Amino acid sequence: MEAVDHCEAEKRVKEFDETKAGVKGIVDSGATKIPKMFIHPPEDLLQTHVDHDFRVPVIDLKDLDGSTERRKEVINEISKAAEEWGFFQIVNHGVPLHVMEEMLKEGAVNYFCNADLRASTPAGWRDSLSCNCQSIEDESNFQALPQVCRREIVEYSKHMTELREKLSKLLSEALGLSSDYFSSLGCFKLSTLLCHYYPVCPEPHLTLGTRKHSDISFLTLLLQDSIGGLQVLHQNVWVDVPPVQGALVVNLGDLMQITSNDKFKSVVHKVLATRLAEPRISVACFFSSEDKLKPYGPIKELLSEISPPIYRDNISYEEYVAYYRLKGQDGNSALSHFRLMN
Ligand SMILES: O=C(O)CCC(=O)C(=O)O
Ligand SMILES: [Fe+2]
Repeated sequence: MEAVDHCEAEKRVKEFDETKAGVKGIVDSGATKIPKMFIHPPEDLLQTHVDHDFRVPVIDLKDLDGSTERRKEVINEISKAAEEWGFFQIVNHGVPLHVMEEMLKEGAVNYFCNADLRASTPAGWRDSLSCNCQSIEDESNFQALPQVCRREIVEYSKHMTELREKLSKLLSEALGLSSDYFSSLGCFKLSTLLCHYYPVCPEPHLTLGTRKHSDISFLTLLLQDSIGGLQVLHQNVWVDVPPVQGALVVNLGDLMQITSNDKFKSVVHKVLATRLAEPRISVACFFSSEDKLKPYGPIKELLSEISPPIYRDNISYEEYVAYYRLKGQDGNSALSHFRLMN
């Protein structure tokens, strides 16, 4: 029976995918009920633990290099936020507001796939588009981008590369390492853009925009519009990550938690299905190692007798991704699989 159901589900997913109209297409057709493949189990939909007192830290990078004291102050704030939250917002980061706004505006046009379309798991109420930033630096690949948003994507990804350099230094220093540490490890070398479009949902209580997960990356920079819906799990309660104009959300991924030997946290987050009258748009930029086979583990300089390694030292991006996918996005972290048995 289950096999028959699975076959049926797979067929539906395939049919939906082949329409190429995405979730937006379902909404545009005037549907008032959402298809079964988008319905999430009740335990993932309960919103009993939302806390409105916690505030995701917002860190101002203004005058970062104005003086040594100022830089220290910012690094302390980053270090605290990375340890306690794994999630924070940054303002005055140097990416011009118009570049961010154009990226969000142009984005609406061309979303076509849904990264979690699979028969076995409910899909998110969203369409997504992904591209590898390195490849678009090359003019010939650049042609592969949808023309309507080509200019915006290229412009935005240039700024992401600049900001990556800044954050790479700050995060190294926040761990007490030399500022070029992460850069020399090549941790942020590869950047992938994932643009999400969350259409308004007729039954938002039955689905999620993005189900709970932690990112695999070393670092994720997220641009969100003013709609809201992103939540992060902090001290076991869901906390809103409110839209702040001009801000970017910084979110540390599983590989950062491994290399920092659990000092910095990769936290679980999710996006509620859009309830308001307007669709939500966000753009995530994931930074990870270009060399998918390079072994990573806890940074030696952070280890001592009282702080022994928590993970093995030969985890490649490829291996991590393979396990993450195999495990499925059940909301539990893939990290525990890579912990050393002490
Ligand atoms: O859309 C968002 O705000 C978050 C998306 C996200 O978590 C992801 O792409 O990993
Ligand atoms: Fe994420």
